Parts: sequence; C-alpha cells; structure tokens
Amino acid sequence: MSDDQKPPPGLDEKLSYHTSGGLEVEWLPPLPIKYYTVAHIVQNDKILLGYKKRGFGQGKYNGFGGKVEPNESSLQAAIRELEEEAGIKAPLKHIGVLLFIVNGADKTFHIDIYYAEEFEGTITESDEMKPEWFSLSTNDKDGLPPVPWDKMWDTDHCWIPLLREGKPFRGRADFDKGESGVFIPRRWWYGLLDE
Ligand SMILES: Nc1ncnc2c1[nH]c(=O)n2[C@H]1C[C@H](O)[C@@H](COP(=O)(O)OP(=O)(O)OP(=O)(O)O)O1
Repeated sequence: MSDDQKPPPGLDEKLSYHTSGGLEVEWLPPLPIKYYTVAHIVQNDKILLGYKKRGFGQGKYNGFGGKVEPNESSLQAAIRELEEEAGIKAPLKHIGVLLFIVNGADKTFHIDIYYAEEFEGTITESDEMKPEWFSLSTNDKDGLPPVPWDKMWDTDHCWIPLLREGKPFRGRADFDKGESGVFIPRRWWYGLLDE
C-alpha cells in the first residue's frame, strides 16, 4: 500500500482508500477528543444545508449539528440539533465519522455524520442556521442552486457525495488557520468502511 493510501492516525477500522491530499506535510499531533454531530437531509438529487449565522464556522454552509452533551448519545444529540437548528425531526442514519483538527486548537473534533431521506415538520430558520436546499446533480431540473462548495469546509466535497450513495465512510481532515482567520486544508484522508 502506498503512503497516500494508508489510513491516518486515529482511524482504526478496516477501510478502503477513497481520496486524500496534503501528503507533503505531517499529520497534526493527537489532541483530546470532543464529540460533535452533523446531520443532512438528502432527497434524490437535493440536499438540505444551513448557512451558519454565528459561532464556529460562521459564514459557511454545513449540515445541522453541534456538541454532544454529557447526558445524551450521539444520535440523541444529532436529532436534537437538527430540530433546534432547522425545526424538523428525521429518522437519522449514521454514515460517517470525521476527525477534524485545527492547528493550534485544544481538541480533536470527532464528528458523527448522519443523514435521512425523510423528515417531519416545517423547515424553519433558527438563530444559528438558515436552511436552504441545493442540487447535488449537474443537470438540475428543479431550479435549485448547486451545492456551494466554495462556502463550505474545504474537504466536504470528498464525502458529501457518499451520503447520496449511502456509502459508510471514515475520514480525517487537518486544517491550518491563516492570518485572516480562514481555515486552510493541510492534510486529509477519506476511506470507505469495509462491510
Ligand atoms: N470540516 C467540517 N465539515 C463539516 N462539518 C464540520 C466540520 N468541522 C466542524 O466543526 N463541523 C461541524 C460539526 C458541528 O456540527 C459544527 C460545530 O459545532 P458548533 O456549532 O460549534 O456546536 P454547537 O453545540 O451548536 O455550538 P453552540 O450552540 O454552543 O454555538 O460544525
């Protein structure tokens, strides 16, 4: 197996290489893990994302999620955050894990990634997120805008398409923080979970 195909530190499951980048730099050293969630509604060729209005990742489009509180499971947190941030309930399925580290930060984000094809309730803007539908297709027939990759976390394009295909995955993405506060991808690796 070549170096780029070897899973990074922190990913211990049996994985088949999917994609990677930034091989010329080392992985960042390990940091204490904090647990987060992010949830997406994916229906045929469209995906519901939220424009983050405040807090970490402000100004980016992302799935709906946040910290897992001490009294809850990851799935309970994902369901709660989806309802708090988008006003809907959904039968979320776990599909991925992303280890996310920012150079100079004090923690590794362990992000459980969920998706659902159905939801109940009315999609509602919250004080944290403005929900919007985007097309995952290159040949959109519903008049939706394409997924705004340039306004998302930089390596999200590596795994968002796997949600539509229902392919379980694991990944790691290390970022540097530039002078103006922008997050610059440093090294990343994604693999498909062997089933
Ligand atoms: N790289 C990447 N891709 C996709 N999603 C994310 C990342 N990095 C991330 O941090 N995230 C996600 C994971 C979480 O859903 C949010 C960050 O959580 P945050 O909004 O800070 O947590 P809350 O619990 O909602 O925070 P407050 O309510 O305290 O503001 O981004």
